[in-house]
Amino acid sequence: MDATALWQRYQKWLYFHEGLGFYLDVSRMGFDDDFFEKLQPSFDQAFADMAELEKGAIANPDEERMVGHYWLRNPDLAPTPEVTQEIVSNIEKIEVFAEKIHTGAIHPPKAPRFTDIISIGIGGSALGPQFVAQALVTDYPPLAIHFIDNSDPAGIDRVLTHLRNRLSSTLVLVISKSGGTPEPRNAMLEVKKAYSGQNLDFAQYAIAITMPGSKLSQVGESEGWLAHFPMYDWVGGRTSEMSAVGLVPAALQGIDIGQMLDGAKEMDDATRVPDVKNNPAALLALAWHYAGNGRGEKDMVVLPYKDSLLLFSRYLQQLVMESLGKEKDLDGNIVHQGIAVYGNKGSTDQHAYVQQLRDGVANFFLTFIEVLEDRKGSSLEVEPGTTSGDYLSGFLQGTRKALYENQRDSITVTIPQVNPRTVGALIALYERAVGFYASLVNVNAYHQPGVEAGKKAAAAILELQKQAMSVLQAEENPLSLEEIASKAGASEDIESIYIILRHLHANGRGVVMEGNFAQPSSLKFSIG
Ligand SMILES: O=P(O)(O)OC[C@H]1O[C@H](O)[C@H](O)[C@@H](O)[C@@H]1O
Repeated sequence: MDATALWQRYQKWLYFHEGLGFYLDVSRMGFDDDFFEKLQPSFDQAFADMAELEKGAIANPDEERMVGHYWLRNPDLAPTPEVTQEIVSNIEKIEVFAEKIHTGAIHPPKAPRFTDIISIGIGGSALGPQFVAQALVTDYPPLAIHFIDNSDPAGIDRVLTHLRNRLSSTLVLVISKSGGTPEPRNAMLEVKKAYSGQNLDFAQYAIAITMPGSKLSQVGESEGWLAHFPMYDWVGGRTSEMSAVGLVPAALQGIDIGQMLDGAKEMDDATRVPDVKNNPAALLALAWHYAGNGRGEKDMVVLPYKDSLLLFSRYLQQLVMESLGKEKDLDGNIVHQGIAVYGNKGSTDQHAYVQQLRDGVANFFLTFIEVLEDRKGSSLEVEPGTTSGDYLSGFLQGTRKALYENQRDSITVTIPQVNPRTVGALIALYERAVGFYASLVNVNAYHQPGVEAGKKAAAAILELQKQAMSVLQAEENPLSLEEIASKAGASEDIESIYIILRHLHANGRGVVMEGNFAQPSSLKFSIG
């Protein structure tokens, strides 16, 4: 396409939202009008599905759940007045609580103010809060946040060591929708021990964010924790940033949650328009469908040219891949759907893997995220008439152009600045785009059956560890792996038993391992 035709195409497809100052450019995705026409009936269905979902239909059929994240920023949409009221009063409760923490009206037993937050949670109970903290926290927030999002003892130690002199003024958020996920449970117990180690009463620092009645909620209630904020059954973990999961940590850090909700609501309004060309989420879904033939054949590389948006691709990884990565479609056919997402930031990544994107295997499409405002205040001219921000902007355009010349497609999302409204809008945009795309390819975007398999297998391994240890404890003499497996009645699990015992040995857990380490079958194990 020559320059004039490309400029025409750019203008034909450019979407602009005045209220948000938001632009979307899909002109560098190679679809034509025929493709657009062909998908129109599927989009009509997607718009209809979305309207039903917003009205409270059971949009997650396997789990028999409503899907209500859109109500969080527009409570009047909720299907009953009770739900509307619950959403409104919980937002108020969060704002009042954050205010009391900031003023010191609620303070730790031995200090006038809380200074820090440890936020414990994983998946949807961590990625949104991490992204939002990185994007929006100011230089001197009222409370500094630290995340524990794993069951990694060394990772937990790192956070606790860093905070050892401020633990007495550190709030602990324990976030888990289900309240039964092992990683946050383990981290909570480890953190609790650190508090006891300093003679601090953990309950006076701990806040539970979970579904009422969950295991976590029961622990919090019985121990009399400082506060509880409910998570709703009808909000999925990966779309929970605008529920207490995201709003509590954001409000505590002094981030304007009202603005975040407003930005999301405004984007929701824009993405409710049943007209693909005038609906930015539908345009994204169209572009994704084109890029990967509706089969996820191309990966989505997300490159925000702004450091504060670094974690957006990681946030989107869960939103997109857990929602779309499905074995079966809604009719039960095996489809193995999904779209892989990765990326960090530009221009940094231009000095890492963009070489492959330009010249190597063409198995991706790019999403550039451009932020118009370089910084607050004026900029140094690093060369006459040129600032660092001009360079960043030039790098984005240059990469977009160089990729296009090599038939690598890209989308460009442009926002005026990174602020609570635009971040709320970005989250809402992608939530809706994922919902539309799921309708186009006929998958349930709101369940995650595959995750269960790994969880069950892990539970079985921990059970096997107990069996193997009781076999060893009952024996005087060293045993081979074969003997341990057979005595445990688990001969088929010999490899797992080996890995379990090697791990226990490496951690000084009382397991002696002797023999040729390069030949597991030669090893003898005993309790030392
Ligand atoms: O918030 P939780 O219930 O602890 O769940 C945390 C995460 O766990 C699971 O693995 C799910 O697949 C995720 O969707 C969820 O966000």
